[in-house]
Amino acid sequence: MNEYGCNVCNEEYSARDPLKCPRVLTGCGHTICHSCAMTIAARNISIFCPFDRTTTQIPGGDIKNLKKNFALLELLEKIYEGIPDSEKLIKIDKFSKERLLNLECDENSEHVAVIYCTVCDSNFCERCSELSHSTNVLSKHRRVPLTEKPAPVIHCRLHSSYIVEFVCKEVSCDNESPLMCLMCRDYGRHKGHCHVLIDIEVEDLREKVREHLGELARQSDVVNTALSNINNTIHELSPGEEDGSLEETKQEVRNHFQRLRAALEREEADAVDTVDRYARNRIDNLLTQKERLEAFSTKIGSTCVTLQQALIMEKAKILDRKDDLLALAESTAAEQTSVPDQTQLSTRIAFSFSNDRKLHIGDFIESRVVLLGLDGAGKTSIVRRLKKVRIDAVMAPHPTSGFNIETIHYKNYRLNFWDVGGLPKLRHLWKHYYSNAQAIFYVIDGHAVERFTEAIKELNKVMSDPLVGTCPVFVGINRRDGSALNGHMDALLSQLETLPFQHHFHFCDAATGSGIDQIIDQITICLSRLNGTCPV
Ligand SMILES: Nc1nc2c(ncn2[C@@H]2O[C@H](COP(=O)(O)OP(=O)(O)OP(=O)(O)O)[C@@H](O)[C@H]2O)c(=O)[nH]1
Ligand SMILES: [Mg+2]
Repeated sequence: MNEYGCNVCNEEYSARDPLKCPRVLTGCGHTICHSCAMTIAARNISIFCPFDRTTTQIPGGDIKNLKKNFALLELLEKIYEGIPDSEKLIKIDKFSKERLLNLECDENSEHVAVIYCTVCDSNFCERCSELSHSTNVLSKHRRVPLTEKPAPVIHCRLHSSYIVEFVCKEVSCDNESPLMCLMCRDYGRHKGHCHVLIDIEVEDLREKVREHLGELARQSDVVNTALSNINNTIHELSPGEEDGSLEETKQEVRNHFQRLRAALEREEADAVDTVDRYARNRIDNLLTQKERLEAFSTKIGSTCVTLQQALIMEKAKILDRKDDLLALAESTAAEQTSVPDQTQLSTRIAFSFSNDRKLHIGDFIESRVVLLGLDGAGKTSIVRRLKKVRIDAVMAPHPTSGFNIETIHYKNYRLNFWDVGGLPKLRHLWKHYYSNAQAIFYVIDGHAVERFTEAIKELNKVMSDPLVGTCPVFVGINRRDGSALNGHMDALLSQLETLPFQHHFHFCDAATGSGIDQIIDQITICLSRLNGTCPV
């Protein structure tokens, strides 16, 4: 085994020959030469150590990135310094050309052959050449560098005592082999054929092969660069690579959420602070009110005491103080006191959030809901039901001639219901009502089977109007009071489904009130989602 050689190919390490540079397998610490590392690397990604099978990742997919064994290189350098100048060239370059041939040693196929034995007719690496020719007799074999191996002589197959010297170039020649000797040329099957010297032909061919090799080497460079780039990209995108682009991106994403969380925490603190300030203001107001009421209470108390004392005064005295007493009683009674009502003392703090996640405390959120639908569909009846007015099913129809507004409070919403008349002559006015609406509540009379088509047509007109925009549309099928018209209802529902706009439909009954609260609930939920507010 070579003292300073690679334990795989047995060739000496070199600080000057890049292929013999000692590379450290960082997974286990063993050292092998650069060219062996290239040979045994698995797809340029990793190397299994030939001594202990430990895996070493190839950084960036390039063997050049494997650490050099600098201790060994320094040692080699010192040895090299100690070699006489005359031997240095030999030491460095002795068989570099032969190595380029990359032929196997006939003794050990893992070694690269550099020497040819003219007697054994075999190729050897330096070490195997020495070992196999160590006896007295064999050491006399003539051995030459592989590049000086004598070219083999080819004998003509037809005239075995003649050697092949020419190659036939006759286009129409149909002989089995283009190789010809003197006999073939002058007397044989190639007689009169155009021909060239075999060496010229071979050199021509070699030149072409060299050109191809050059082209392939350029292609190989391109492919290797591409492979190296792919490996770098894979490396960057692989999980766990601290400096990889995947980790960088993940970190940026984490930072983004970190910032969001920090912003959210600040907003939360602001919102909680707003609630605190609101409560403090209310307490301050109540304290002022309390102070005023306490002063008034004291005044009432002292007036009462004075008046009670007057009751037991002697007649002359009470008459004497008549004016004072009455004036005191009247002035105390006349004092204006505002006593807080129940809503002012409510401890419930209504709040909502706007789109920018800001907290708003106090007032109800005002929203306009426009009720539309054919005349007699039950709009006014629904609004009356919302206002908790009893609906008499046999009440004579009373068409709305313009519109009515009714307000109800639901959760943190003040909903203004615009009940618009549905008579045909009024329908062209609908757009003036829904243009500023936050929601549209379209009522269909569930019993008016003969008017379903008309109702859907009007609904379609409303929903196609650009003024409606993103305003949510709720369809209430009214009069679901038990006498269901199932067949017709299915037809109505399928007509509703064919509408090319998004809407929400529900069943309700103005006479019994069923389903109406649910629709109002859905409207406020939908408004909250659109406003970015939260129903309390
Ligand atoms: N049985 C029953 N009758 C209802 C119901 N809803 C409405 N009605 C009756 O239907 C008739 C018309 O109802 P309205 O509420 O006035 O209809 P409208 O949609 O306001 O009609 P216009 O104002 O003309 O657009 C009235 O006689 C109501 O009593 C219901 O759910 N059940
Ligand atoms: Mg009406």
